[in-house]
Amino acid sequence: MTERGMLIVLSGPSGVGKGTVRQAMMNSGYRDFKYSVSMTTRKMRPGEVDGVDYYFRTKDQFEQEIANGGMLEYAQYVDNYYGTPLKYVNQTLDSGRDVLLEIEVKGAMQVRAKCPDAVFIFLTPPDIPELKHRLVGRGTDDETTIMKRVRKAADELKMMSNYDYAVVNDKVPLAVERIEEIIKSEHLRVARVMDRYMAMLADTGLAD
Ligand SMILES: Nc1ncnc2c1ncn2[C@@H]1O[C@H](COP(=O)(O)OP(=O)(O)OP(=O)(O)O)[C@@H](O)[C@H]1O
Ligand SMILES: Nc1nc2c(ncn2[C@@H]2O[C@H](COP(=O)(O)O)[C@@H](O)[C@H]2O)c(=O)[nH]1
Repeated sequence: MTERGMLIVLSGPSGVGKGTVRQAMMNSGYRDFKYSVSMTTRKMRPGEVDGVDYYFRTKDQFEQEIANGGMLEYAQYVDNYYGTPLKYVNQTLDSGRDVLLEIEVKGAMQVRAKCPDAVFIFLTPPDIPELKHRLVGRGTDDETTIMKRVRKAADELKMMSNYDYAVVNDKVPLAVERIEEIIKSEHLRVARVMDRYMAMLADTGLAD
């Protein structure tokens, strides 16, 4: 039987660098996970590709997906819906591969309730001015949207204690190293629990 993959939730305020760190992990040779492409109702930014960056959908289509039970989690974030399609996550975990979600905090807490075995990592900026600097530097949002995102970040940072790990994204390669260590050590922990469980079954004569 294939061992189920691990669900990894990477969360943190908009602009902290989740996408940048995930891309660096994929480029660093640590490709041992599949990225779950989210669904959103927000407008496509220049350079974004439907099905790669997001599944871009209308509000009606998104709400239909919710009604069909097709979302693992979803949230409204600064005037738009964002959510994780359930089918891809389940199929990929069942195939034995780890899956990484890159989502905001309300959605992460829904995953926490549904999938307590997932690993929850909060990526935090060195400070709020640096977060704003990154959002401005990214050049994807107007001033009003940036301010909405920064204000939201102040609340999101308070949720950090609900996560298993907090990682500061000061320098991308350091953040990548820290996250890879977390994932590796979580795999070792699960393997140790499984070993103990199998030994216990063997003792009772129930293992085949
Ligand atoms: N450690 C870092 N130091 C300096 N700049 C960074 C760092 N990490 C990311 N950035 C920059 O910050 C900006 C925001 O990064 P990114 O888009 O990856 O954030 P995000 O958390 O994925 O945002 P969102 O949640 O809105 O998708 C980008 O311009 C990126 O190049
Ligand atoms: N709850 C979810 N949040 C998500 C998902 N995909 C992305 N996000 C978060 O939304 C904000 C804004 O993203 P942006 O692309 O407009 O900058 C950011 O915090 C993302 O992490 C999702 O599937 N579910």
